[in-house]
Amino acid sequence: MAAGSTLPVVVIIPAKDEAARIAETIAGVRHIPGVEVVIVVDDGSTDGTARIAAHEGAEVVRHSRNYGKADAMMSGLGRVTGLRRVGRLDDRASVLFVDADLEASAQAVGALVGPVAHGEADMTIATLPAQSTAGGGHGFVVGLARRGIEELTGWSPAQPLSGMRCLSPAAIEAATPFARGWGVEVGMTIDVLDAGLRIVEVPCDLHHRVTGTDWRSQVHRAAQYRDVALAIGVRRLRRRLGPTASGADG
Ligand SMILES: O=c1ccn([C@@H]2O[C@H](COP(=O)(O)OP(=O)(O)O[C@H]3O[C@H](CO)[C@@H](O)[C@H](O)[C@H]3O)[C@@H](O)[C@H]2O)c(=O)[nH]1
Ligand SMILES: O=C(O)[C@H](O)COP(=O)(O)O
Repeated sequence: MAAGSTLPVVVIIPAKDEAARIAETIAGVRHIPGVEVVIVVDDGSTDGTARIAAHEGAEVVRHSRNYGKADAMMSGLGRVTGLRRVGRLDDRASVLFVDADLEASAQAVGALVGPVAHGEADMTIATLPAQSTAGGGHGFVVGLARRGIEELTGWSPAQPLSGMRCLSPAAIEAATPFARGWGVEVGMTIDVLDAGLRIVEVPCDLHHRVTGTDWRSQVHRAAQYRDVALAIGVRRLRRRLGPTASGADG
């Protein structure tokens, strides 16, 4: 936590087959001041992700099969509610979502906490520097996401898909339930702004596994495109139908 602040932070790490990286990522976030609990949601991994996370002292939530990133994040929030109920977590704790593949650089997400803890923002989003390995994207998903957010809120984020985010309890309430799968970041950005809350992008020196050019990467991008388009489409529809449609899924 930033100097002078005493508010606690709970970290949620959604993880699918991250055995090679999860230990270093957990160690990285433990360096962040204020972090009281680290929750790893093993989203149906077929490797040793859950075992390693437990060994590193994380609270581990396991999905018996793969449900996708957004559901892993929702399961993490379920555990947050449970920890609050048994008095292991302060009601005012901020929630810090961190991808599992950041390894030691995960420590740098600590920069997201200060503005939320000090009430300068309700949600902060990490922006990443250029990565050492070039990605294989053409900006289709990023462009779709940015244009959709701008159309519905007037705000144009630099990195609309970045998943490293710190949310106040008010922002969590505004952002849930999350849009499905890879639409989660775009959905929460629109929903948090719709609630009249403030979002700030914060540069963080993070390094992750970039999506490449092989067929698997292209299938991944197609799924991202589909989920982002759905999150935007549902919110566009809600806008047209008015507040009665606010319970629509997605
Ligand atoms: O079914 C899945 C797939 C992935 N993950 C985890 O989700 C995180 C992000 O997945 P990753 O494979 O690294 O996706 P990227 O395409 O690199 O993700 C970028 O784009 C996503 C949105 O499309 C954001 O959620 C990410 O934060 C952003 O780094 C990682 O911790 C994964 O282990 C799950 O929990 N369940
Ligand atoms: O590689 C990426 O950055 C993501 O998969 C998004 O792909 P894009 O570059 O086609 O938007």
